[in-house]
Amino acid sequence: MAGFDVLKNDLLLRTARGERVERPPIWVMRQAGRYLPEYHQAKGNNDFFACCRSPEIASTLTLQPIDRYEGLIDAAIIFSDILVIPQAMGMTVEMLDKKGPHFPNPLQSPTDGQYEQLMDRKVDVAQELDYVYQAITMTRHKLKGRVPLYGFCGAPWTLLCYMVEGGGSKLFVQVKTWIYKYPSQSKKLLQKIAELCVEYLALQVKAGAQIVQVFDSWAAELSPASFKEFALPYLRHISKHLPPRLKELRLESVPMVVFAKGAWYALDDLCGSGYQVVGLDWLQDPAEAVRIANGRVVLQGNADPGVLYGDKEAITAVVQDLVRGFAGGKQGWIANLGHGVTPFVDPDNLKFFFEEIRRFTAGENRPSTKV
Ligand SMILES: Cc1c2[nH]c(c1CCC(=O)O)Cc1[nH]c(c(CCC(=O)O)c1C)Cc1[nH]c(c(CCC(=O)O)c1C)Cc1[nH]c(c(C)c1CCC(=O)O)C2
Repeated sequence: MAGFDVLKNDLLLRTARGERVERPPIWVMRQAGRYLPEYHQAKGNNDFFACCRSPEIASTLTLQPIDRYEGLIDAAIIFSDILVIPQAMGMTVEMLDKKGPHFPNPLQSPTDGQYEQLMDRKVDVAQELDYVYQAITMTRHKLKGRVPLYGFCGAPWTLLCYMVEGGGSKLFVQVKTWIYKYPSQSKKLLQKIAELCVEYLALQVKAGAQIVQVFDSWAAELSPASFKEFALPYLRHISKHLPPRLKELRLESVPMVVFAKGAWYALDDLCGSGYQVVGLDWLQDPAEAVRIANGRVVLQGNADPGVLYGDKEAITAVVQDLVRGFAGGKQGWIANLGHGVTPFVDPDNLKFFFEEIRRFTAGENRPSTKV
């Protein structure tokens, strides 16, 4: 990509490609966010989605953890949200203080006009989400090659959940009604979302994203059989169609990461789903995951984010366990939490987490398995 500084720390990209590396790279999901005092300062009174839409603010927020933990983390992730796709599809999404995302008009039933309208509408992902690409390009310039930049999107199943539930949910009454009462209409919509995800990720790469992650945050709501029917095919659609789309755009391929939270039951399938990296949440035992993956993919994860509420002894113990579980870092491993950093975490505890990963993976603990 013309005009960007040469990447000085390519450890994470080499790891994601399955190469031998000197130590496992580290970053954490939601590393830019509410636990950081500088996040609140830069966000000010701006609405959450207004921050996403401002390339200046979004790039500033993206860089905050990189500056704060300079030299300790090996990747940035663009500040945005998975719900920008439903917005691009014409749905209104608000971020309510302390409550999370809210759709004032969620999809009701495939038998009403709203579904037809949504399915018929042609979505111009290039135009609708131009602000994300601008934020990515600006962030790449500001990063000056310090670390690579992740782009991301929500997975079709998780986005469907939000679009019909209208926000977070406990019982998932609406989305379960959709998939079990109207499976074919649900699948048509999932397919449409998957196609938008491909184009959206391709344009993020064009703008400067160097690795991409697909978040299937509600995978735990599905049974193994329903995951195979309503989530996996659409995750596969993305991993199958993104590389040729990049080729068409004359862009180099980038590593793809899938993070299906709670889908420990589907790890074997995920390892064969066309992604080079599989993210793990903390319900998964690392050693067991390494055994199942059997060198097919690089693994990313998976400390319980809750340990950051604990003291240093607790963090050290979790890191030691983690490093041991991932065979001392000898397998392809990207160190991370098992989900995003949560509010009220002391930023110094996260720093200590990073330092401990470094300490226990220094020296001869080198990932040595070629994937
Ligand atoms: C499910 C999901 C969403 N958004 C996202 C997911 C997938 C990851 C996951 O499973 O957590 C993805 C996301 N959201 C955000 C990022 C930024 C990049 C990063 O990881 O640092 C990423 C990668 C910023 C954010 N997205 C959100 C915030 C907090 C906004 C604020 O109150 O200031 C941030 C920094 C808001 C958000 N956005 C979403 C929810 C449920 C919430 C409310 C919960 C919460 O506040 O933690 C939807």
